[in-house]
Amino acid sequence: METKQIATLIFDKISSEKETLKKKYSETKNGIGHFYIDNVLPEDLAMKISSVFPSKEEMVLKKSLREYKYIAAQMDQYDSLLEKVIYAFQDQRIVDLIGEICNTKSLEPDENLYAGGISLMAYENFLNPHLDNSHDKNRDKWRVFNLLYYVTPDWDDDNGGHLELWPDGVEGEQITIHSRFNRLAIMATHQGSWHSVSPVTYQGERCCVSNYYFSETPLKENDQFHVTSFRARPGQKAKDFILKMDASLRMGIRKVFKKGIVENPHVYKKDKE
Ligand SMILES: O=C(O)CCC(=O)C(=O)O
Ligand SMILES: [Fe+2]
Repeated sequence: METKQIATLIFDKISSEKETLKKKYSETKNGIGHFYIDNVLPEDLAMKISSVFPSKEEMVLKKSLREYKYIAAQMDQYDSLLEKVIYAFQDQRIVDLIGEICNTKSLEPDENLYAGGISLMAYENFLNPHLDNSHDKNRDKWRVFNLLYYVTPDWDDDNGGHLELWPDGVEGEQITIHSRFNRLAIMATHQGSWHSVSPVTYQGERCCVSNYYFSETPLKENDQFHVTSFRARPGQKAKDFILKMDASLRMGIRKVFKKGIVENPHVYKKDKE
């Protein structure tokens, strides 16, 4: 199946729930606007996507106090179905539809997969509460939406590895979006969109296809440039102290060197010379 056909399936599914999703987004948008759609693709196609996911050994390990997970963006190294699915979510019809649901104009997908692509989280992997980098690779557009499509069959609610939103910060109440099979979660990203993935407590692999949408304008009036900033989970005081220092140091560097001092390797390089 080709990218366009996959996109048509996704588009039709989201369209069929448009009115409900608009309502969900507007009810949540004062905190972290979000909604999710189940059974996004026909089950056999979603199963196929899961079956062609690379093993964690073929992906890039990210392991620090901030996170412990596997990612990949260099999509020509993997089964071509994965690349097609990623880019299906970038189809203009879908981008416009999400814009309509969220009442946000001029959304743009990210062809370079800056921080997008695929991810895999295995036993004991985690992603601590964080704010995503506010901008794109060249720091000229604002990151405004995350699209996270989960494809592990039978991923049980008891397995951990769920998306968590913290609209009142990590000291506040948390909203859990379970990363169930064939579910697409969409969340707004802005100055207050703290989110995390709970530790995986099961000997299995939680697989996700991710896309980020950008815009010329930020979602919230008071949004300011920020680097990806991490916190610890509630109760982990020492770790929290280190992560706060880490974010402010990196933010300090970015005030002097606009694009950072090392290039973020997490992009899809299409012209390999
Ligand atoms: O995997 C997820 O559900 C969230 C991923 C995420 O927040 C990120 O990669 O920045
Ligand atoms: Fe994130």
